Amino acid sequence: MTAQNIPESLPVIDVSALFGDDLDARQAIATQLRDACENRGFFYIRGHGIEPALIDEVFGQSVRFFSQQTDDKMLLDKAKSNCHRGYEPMRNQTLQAGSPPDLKEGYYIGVDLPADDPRVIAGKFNHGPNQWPADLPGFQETMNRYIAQATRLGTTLMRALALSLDLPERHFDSFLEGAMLTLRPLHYPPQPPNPQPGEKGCGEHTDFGSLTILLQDHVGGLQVWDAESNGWIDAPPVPGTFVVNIGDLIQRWTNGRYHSTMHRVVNISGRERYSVPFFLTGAPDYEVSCLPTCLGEGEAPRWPSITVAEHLSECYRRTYGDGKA
Ligand SMILES: O=C(O)CCC(=O)C(=O)O
Ligand SMILES: [Fe+2]
Repeated sequence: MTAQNIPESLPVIDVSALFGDDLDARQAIATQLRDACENRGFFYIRGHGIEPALIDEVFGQSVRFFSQQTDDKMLLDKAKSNCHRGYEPMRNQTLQAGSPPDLKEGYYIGVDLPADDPRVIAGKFNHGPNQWPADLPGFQETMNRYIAQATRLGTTLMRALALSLDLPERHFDSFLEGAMLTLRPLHYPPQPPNPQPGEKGCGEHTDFGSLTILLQDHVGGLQVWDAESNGWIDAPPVPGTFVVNIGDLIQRWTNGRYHSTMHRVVNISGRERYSVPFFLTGAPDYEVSCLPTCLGEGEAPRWPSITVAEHLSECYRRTYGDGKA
């Protein structure tokens, strides 16, 4: 795919200057981000600083992971984790209520905390150890290196978003301190020729956290809701870029000014599809309330305050039906 295939409403923003010393240049990018967030809440970024070789490694390891026998993957079954880590089998999640379960399998990685960490002992929501595969050399190291780089990128983007909202650049730093985050390699088999009605790789949904930084392979299938045309637009893969989208927490902070837009995956390519979303969820006890800079005169907050943990546990309950994690 070339840049020409990207719908105009999904801009490609070069974010390289966000890593530099020039505040004016950072502010100029923040302005582009503001436009994108007020529009569809979905955009592509280039100049993100994550090495292509590392991205190739992440995909390589991800393909190796999902190519294992089901029995081996089930040794890491997410159902055995009390902090939402490990392997989720095909059709485990239903992102779109009322539709068949998603035609995908996934693997959840979060901040790896040992059993004797005080937060784990205290039973803090979503805190605990990962379930790493035993027989995939390099898997853990690659994923951890990628998480470190994605976290740095996410932090940089959150600072730019603060600027875009006329807030001090480090306004969201306390939200990021001790943040929950998730790297979630996904595998979508080709959709069968006779799918059940409504069956998709990933049902229509909005993302739960603050920002999502999505790595997708060359296959395509991601679609974004376009309220203007009242239909779905393709967000095709573009080499060297990530798709970034706004999640529910930023929508709540901004009273809906920045959009957490519905999206889905439909893999009708006839091929296997792999993607690796990175979700920047936030510090569990952080209270997300409407930002004063986003409340116009006479306006009321559209959503009540909520902690990150309360919001995320409700999202898990809704889409996994277990209420456990
Ligand atoms: O696989 C993709 O391209 C998107 C996945 C997604 O939307 C999600 O996991 O929230
Ligand atoms: Fe999503």
